[in-house]
Amino acid sequence: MKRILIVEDDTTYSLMLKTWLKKKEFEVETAGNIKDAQKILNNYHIDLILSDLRLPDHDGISLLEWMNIKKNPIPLIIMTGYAEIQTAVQAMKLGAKDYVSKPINPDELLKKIIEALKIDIQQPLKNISPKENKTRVTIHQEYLEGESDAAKELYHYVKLVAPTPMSVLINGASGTGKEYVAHRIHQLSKRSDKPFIAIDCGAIPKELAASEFFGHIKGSFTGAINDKTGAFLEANGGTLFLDEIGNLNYETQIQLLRALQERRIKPIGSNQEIMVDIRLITATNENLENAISNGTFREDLYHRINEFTIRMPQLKDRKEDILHFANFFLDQANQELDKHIFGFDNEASILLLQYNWPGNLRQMKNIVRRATLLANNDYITASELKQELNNINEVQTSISINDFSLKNPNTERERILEALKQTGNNKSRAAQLLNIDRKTLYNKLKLYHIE
Ligand SMILES: Nc1ncnc2c1ncn2[C@@H]1O[C@H](COP(=O)(O)OP(=O)(O)OP(=O)(O)O)[C@@H](O)[C@H]1O
Repeated sequence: MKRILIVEDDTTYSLMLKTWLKKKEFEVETAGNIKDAQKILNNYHIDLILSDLRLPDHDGISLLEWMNIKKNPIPLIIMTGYAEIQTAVQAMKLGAKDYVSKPINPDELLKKIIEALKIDIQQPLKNISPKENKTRVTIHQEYLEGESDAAKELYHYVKLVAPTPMSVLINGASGTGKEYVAHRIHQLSKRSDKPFIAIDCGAIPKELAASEFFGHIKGSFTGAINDKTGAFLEANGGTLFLDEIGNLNYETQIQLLRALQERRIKPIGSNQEIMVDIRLITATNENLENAISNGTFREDLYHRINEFTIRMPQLKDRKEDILHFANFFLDQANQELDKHIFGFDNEASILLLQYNWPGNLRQMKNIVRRATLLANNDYITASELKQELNNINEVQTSISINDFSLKNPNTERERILEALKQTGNNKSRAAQLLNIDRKTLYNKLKLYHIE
């Protein structure tokens, strides 16, 4: 069992955190000041420290310095008020593993704890040097689900259908993550240890489609200079993902339907039929029912591929996920570009939340990547984003960015409602946007009778 030391002078808060961590099966020690923390560190084996920044005798940074001198580099996560983030950044330069801003979001904290402990197991932090430890935790997490209602519904369906043999049709606008979801279904299926083969039907020339799917024998047509294994055989035992299925020509649709019904294929130029066992997932951003009415898509194939439909939400309809995805893509860009940007400042966060993302996740990933490259300081600011969001008119500026904080009592209620709307009712983030702490926000919600 891992043992965590909480260094926090607010005893109620410390107790609350302790109870919560114990429920998560950690052993917990607590100290109300740096002196007591040092005593505990001298007497116990501690795996991780969660420390407040401001403490009665010294600050969390002095604990880091003390540990560095003692060459006892235990991972330390700073807990800090939003206004103190710059100091938290300084703490990270001195070797803090990460920081969380108060009010603490339990899911975020747990994730950071797990990451900090995992990193420590893999590579003990010996000879810690401030420079090496400058970035925040950058474990490469490939996949983010999100927390919005739309995301919850999406992954509810994904988890429901994944273990079944059903064919799934994923329907959604460009860049919403259809291929990612297809891959996720494969990962969660009984075929996860078998291949996942993705084919973009929109990119295959009409005359080569059959060969792409079923393969060919050398010399079977001009240009067939070698034997080719088709996608069906490559995916045998696993999952075949056909993207942009609506782009297949009619003839290939017939061949595809036959292969799916008979579960066998014949490579071009071969007489031999081969049994195949694939799970089919398809995706489209078209309305295939319209294509059926227009006579460009076969209805029988449609029913065969559409045993279960998943509809991808647009990014603008996943407000609570926007900042999560932005930070996720920032982590990826930091790794790729060897930058050390910590996050988005307040104005930039508001811009991200207000933009309507016509190109969905793909667009956000590209924009965050470029903004990461442009950023000169610790945070991406609105100015870097504005350079990238060239169709900035799409930002619905119902409230101008500078007006967000609660300066004017006459408009406070309106601002709070807007902040809650922008953050999908996430109170911690709304409080951050309004530049107040969560407790103050709760008081104001009561005051203005906001449910
Ligand atoms: N859940 C996710 N977690 C992390 N990154 C994601 C996720 N979903 C999508 N992405 C990122 O967004 C980009 C677009 O995703 P994807 O290619 O799956 O979209 P798509 O809907 O298939 O797009 P298109 O219709 O244009 O083919 C990917 O490059 C991927 O990096």
